[in-house]
Amino acid sequence: MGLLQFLKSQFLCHLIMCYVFLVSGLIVNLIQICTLPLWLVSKQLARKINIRLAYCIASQMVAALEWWSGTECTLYTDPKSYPLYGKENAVVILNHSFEIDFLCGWTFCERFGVLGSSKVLAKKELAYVPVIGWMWYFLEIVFCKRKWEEDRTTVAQSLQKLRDYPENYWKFLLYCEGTRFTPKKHQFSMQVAESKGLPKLKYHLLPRTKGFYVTVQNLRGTAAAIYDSTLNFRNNEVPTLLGILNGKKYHADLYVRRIPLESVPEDEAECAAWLHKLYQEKDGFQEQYAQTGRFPGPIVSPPRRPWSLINWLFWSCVVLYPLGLLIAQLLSSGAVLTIAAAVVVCSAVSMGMRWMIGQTEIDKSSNYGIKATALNNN
Ligand SMILES: CC/C=C\C/C=C\C/C=C\C/C=C\C/C=C\C/C=C\CCC(=O)SCCNC(=O)CCNC(=O)[C@H](O)C(C)(C)COP(=O)(O)OP(=O)(O)OC[C@H]1O[C@@H](n2cnc3c(N)ncnc32)[C@H](O)[C@@H]1OP(=O)(O)O
Ligand SMILES: CCCCCCCC/C=C\CCCCCCCC(=O)OC[C@@H](O)COP(=O)(O)O
Repeated sequence: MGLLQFLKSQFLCHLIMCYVFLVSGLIVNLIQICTLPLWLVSKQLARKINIRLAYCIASQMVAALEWWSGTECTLYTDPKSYPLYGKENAVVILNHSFEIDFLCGWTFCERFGVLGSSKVLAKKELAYVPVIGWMWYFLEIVFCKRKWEEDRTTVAQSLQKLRDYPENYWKFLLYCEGTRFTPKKHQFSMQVAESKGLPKLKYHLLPRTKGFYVTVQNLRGTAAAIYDSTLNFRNNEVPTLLGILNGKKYHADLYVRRIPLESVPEDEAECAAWLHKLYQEKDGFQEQYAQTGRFPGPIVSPPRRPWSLINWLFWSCVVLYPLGLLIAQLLSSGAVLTIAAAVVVCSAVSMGMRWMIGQTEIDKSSNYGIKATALNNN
């Protein structure tokens, strides 16, 4: 192990990174609150400012992936579609099997210059996660309770609000599986597939079709295409956020197919059947990946950009300098009680950060999709 790799695995380094992320994130959250009056005066300006502010937070995690862990992200796609990425609005469909799949999605958004404005249909619980969840509130992220009776109106309303979004280069991410893949959830969802007479999937959960239908209906005329994206990692790697913090390098492969939105049927039942067929195709791509170690089509990879690293260094300087002064002052004062209080605060912060990282861990995943009611729905 080299010196750099040794440093990357040290808890103190992780603590410093988490401190920079948390404190800069809270500063950004505070500035976002200050933009509230601006929404009344100029909604579009407030949105543009919030896109830049969101970039300050999200790109730190992207920098950790790209520059700290050195993870490589390879894109398999049609070279004719490639020039359109980042230049049009799109609904992205992604498999939900990895703890850092959202981060790989962000990395591609960063490389196509749409990180700050990217959107997702997220479970409501994430809205309460400090920094990221609070930032999403100002980005008009669409939240769902995964209770259709409530979501059918709220999700449609939130999507309608996005129709006049000023930066027309955003991507709307939809994890149609609705929850992360686990063997148990897979078993349940394949029972549902069987009861509906649908072919079984090997690598995906059965997609939920209602959110997709509502999204497509509400974004017709605004989003130009569906980006059907299938993600996997080389050598059966199981990537984690803690692995990234430890400087572990992964290799992500993403296969993206651009499908014009007009080709998605308008009728709800036909739209649902279209999505089920799409997931059967996605399953085929994963099978090919398992057999050959690659997705179909040529590789057209966008390079990483320096901005995420520059942003990270900027915020590190802003928040580490006062911390350095504070520590020096504390130590020179020799006040045992104050030092003890500082240690308690540090421990609380590191426990809080561990809880936030826990949100990404699959073994802490929700019970959605394995409840007894799942089958009773049919
Ligand atoms: C070039 C570059 C390209 C790409 C770059 C890639 C990506 C980057 C893009 C953007 C990045 C942006 C941001 C990313 C950042 C962070 C993201 C982080 C995380 C957030 C993710 C989440 O929170 S995922 C969870 C929330 N999302 C969803 O759930 C979406 C999918 N769900 C739905 O659509 C649902 O329909 C719903 C939520 C709208 C409503 O759910 P509900 O459960 O109430 O109703 P359903 O209709 O779905 O359920 C009943 C029907 O389902 C059947 N059923 C029952 N049990 C099961 C089961 N176990 N499995 C499957 N199906 C089941 C049941 O029979 C009912 O069937 P019907 O026939 O009646 O429909
Ligand atoms: C710069 C270094 C920064 C290091 C510290 C980073 C700390 C970041 C902490 C938290 C980030 C929270 C991001 C939350 C995104 C989680 C996305 C996710 O995967 O949600 C799961 C959801 O889809 C389905 O949930 P279930 O499977 O049903 O349960």
